[in-house]
Order: sequence, then C-alpha cells, then structure tokens
Amino acid sequence: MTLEETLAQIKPLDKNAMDVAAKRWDSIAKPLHSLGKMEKLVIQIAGITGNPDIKIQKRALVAMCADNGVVEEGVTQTGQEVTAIVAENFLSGDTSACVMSRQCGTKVIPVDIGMAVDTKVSKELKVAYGTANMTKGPAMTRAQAVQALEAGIEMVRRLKEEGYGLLATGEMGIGNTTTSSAVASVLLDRSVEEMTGRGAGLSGDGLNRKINAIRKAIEVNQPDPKDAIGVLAKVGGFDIAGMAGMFLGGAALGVPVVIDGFISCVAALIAQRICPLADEYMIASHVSKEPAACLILEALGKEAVIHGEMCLGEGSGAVALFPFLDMGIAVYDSMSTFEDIHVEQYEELV
Ligand SMILES: O=C(O)c1ccc[n+]([C@@H]2O[C@H](COP(=O)([O-])O)[C@@H](O)[C@H]2O)c1
Ligand SMILES: Cc1cc2nc[nH]c2cc1C
Repeated sequence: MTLEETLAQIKPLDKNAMDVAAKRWDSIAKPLHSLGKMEKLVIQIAGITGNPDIKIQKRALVAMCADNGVVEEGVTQTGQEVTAIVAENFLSGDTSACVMSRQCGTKVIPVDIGMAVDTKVSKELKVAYGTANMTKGPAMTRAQAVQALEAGIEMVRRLKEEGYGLLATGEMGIGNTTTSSAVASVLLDRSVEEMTGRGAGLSGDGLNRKINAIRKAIEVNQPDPKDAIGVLAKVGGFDIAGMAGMFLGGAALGVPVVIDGFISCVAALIAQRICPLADEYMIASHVSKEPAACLILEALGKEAVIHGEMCLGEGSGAVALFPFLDMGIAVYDSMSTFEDIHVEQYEELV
C-alpha cells in the first residue's frame, strides 16, 4: 500500500462502536467510570476496529532498527555497533523488551529498516545503510523517507493479515534521540535545549555536543515545520519513519498501534502532522523520562497511563501497557452487569 493510498483510507473513529462500548461499560456492576483509562482505552479500541466486541488479541511488538549518521558528531554514550548487536539480540529474545514481551504473550519482530551493517535480522524492508550525517546535509532523501514510511505501513498490513490485532511500536538505533530532539524542536517550535536530553546516558560534555549538533543540523537543512515529511527526511531517521508509517498504517487499516517512549512519540507526532485524523488511532502507553516526551504527548492530546520514569526504548513502555489493557478487556468482556446481579441504578438527579 502506498503512502498516498494509506492516507486516502484514514477516516474518523467509528462513533457507533464507541457508543456501544461506552454503554457496555456503564452497565457493568461497578461504580460508573471507575476503571478510568482502562475504560477509555477499550472504547478507543472499539472505535479503531469498528467493533465493540473486543477480545484479547494476538499482539506483536515491531522494533524498527536503524543507524544514524549524526553519531559521527560524538552525540552518544556508546558506539554505533551497539545497534546491530541489540538488533540481533531481538531475534534470540535477549533484550529487555523481549523479556517483558514474553511476560504478556507478545511476539517480537525486529525489522532492519536502515542499519549500517547487515545482520541476521531480515533486511527485506531496508531503505539504506544508515542515514547521512544531518549536520552536513539532509539525513535522507524525500523518496527514502516515503519508502521508510511505506515499510511501516507494510508491517501493519502483513501483521493484520496474520491475525494480529494489537501492535506496539519499538526501535533500536544508537543516536536516535538526537534525531528525535531535532524533529521535535522543529515541529513544536521549541528550543533545542528544551527538547534535548541525555538519551542512553550521555555525560555533561556529550549533552553540549548533542545540542550543538542538533542546532547545526537545523541551520544547515532549514526544515519547514509545515512539511512533516521534509522534516523527517532532513533531520529524522529511518527508525522514526518506520514507526510513523506504522501509526498511519494502523489508522488506515483499523489496527490499534501503541506509542512507546520519546522516539516513538516523535514518530507519532510526524504521523499526526502528515494526517491529523491519524492521532485518534494511536494509543499512549507511558511518559518517557526524556524531557520532551511529555510536551509531545501534550501536543498530541494524549494522556499516558504509565508514569514510570522509563526511557529504555525498544518498545518496552508500549508492551508494559498490555497487561493493563488485558485486564480492562477482560472486565469489559466478561463482567456481570447491574441487571445480572439485580442491582437497580437510580437516575442521576440534576
Ligand atoms: O524510548 C525512550 O524514551 C528512550 C530514551 C532514551 C534512549 N532510548 C534508547 O537508547 C537509544 C538511543 O539513545 P542515544 O543516546 O544513542 O540517542 C535507542 O536505541 C533507544 O531505544 C530510548
Ligand atoms: C545496551 C543498549 C540497549 C538498548 N536498547 C535500547 N537502546 C539501547 C542502548 C544500549 C546501549
């Protein structure tokens, strides 16, 4: 499915399905609205799928793995080779997000969307061998940005066909908090300092180098904030693009896609700027400890469930939401109603 075809398919949420789901919650024998965001998320999922009959779904975490040319500027705590090592560990089940996923019956699928080297991870959807150094010119071409968006859309299409009904976004890419801060600073029109944090554990000097590199990348590339694909191409990354594609694909195909941490939030923001209707289809999970994450969620109008001071990436925060969702869906699906237990509700006095 091309990007253009995908965007043409995105419609508002199914309000009828949401009304039926809200009524079902209100009939359940418990204080009204007392399961808070559990209730809201289940109603949102009914709107996304167009079906108020929600069952516990086959679910997957897609980890978009890519390298970022900007690491040449000394903006990270570890070397670029870590991307490939962790990406391969996704295959053997040996990353933190893999361990968490096993706890909640989630299949983990790493995708090489643009790593600098080839690994055992499938490179079927690979766009290029890493991005260019954005302090010297655009990170990628516009055509590559579209190709990476379409790779994300394609993952959602395939997984839906295989019966997956709930997807978590994840990523692995040394340097991707630098690109994410650059994109966030441009799209939200906020200062680079405010949007930049320590990523995967950067020291004081490193943080200054990171801020300067982002400033330089923005100065050299002059991204237009009104052109989200242009911003993505100039100062973004393939990992961000792949996740943004997943959000657009989820919106077009009626599949709930869960936002993870900072990098995933930036991808969600790009998807929303490409297609404003798409944000209704995104599910917020947690607020990353990276300083800009809460500002991006606010700009998206999303309230996360988990305030856990996590900032690991890989999709770890997104899968952490799954047990919460499972509990909500189980109550929604199987709990007795007021009528079942012969309890009368009084009319609300106005
Ligand atoms: O998801 C987050 O909020 C998050 C915040 C900080 C770091 N990370 C992870 O750390 C890596 C990027 O950090 P860095 O410092 O290399 O830009 C990347 O692989 C992410 O998965 C992830
Ligand atoms: C080991 C390691 C694992 C990661 N997972 C996500 N980002 C990461 C960064 C590092 C350094």
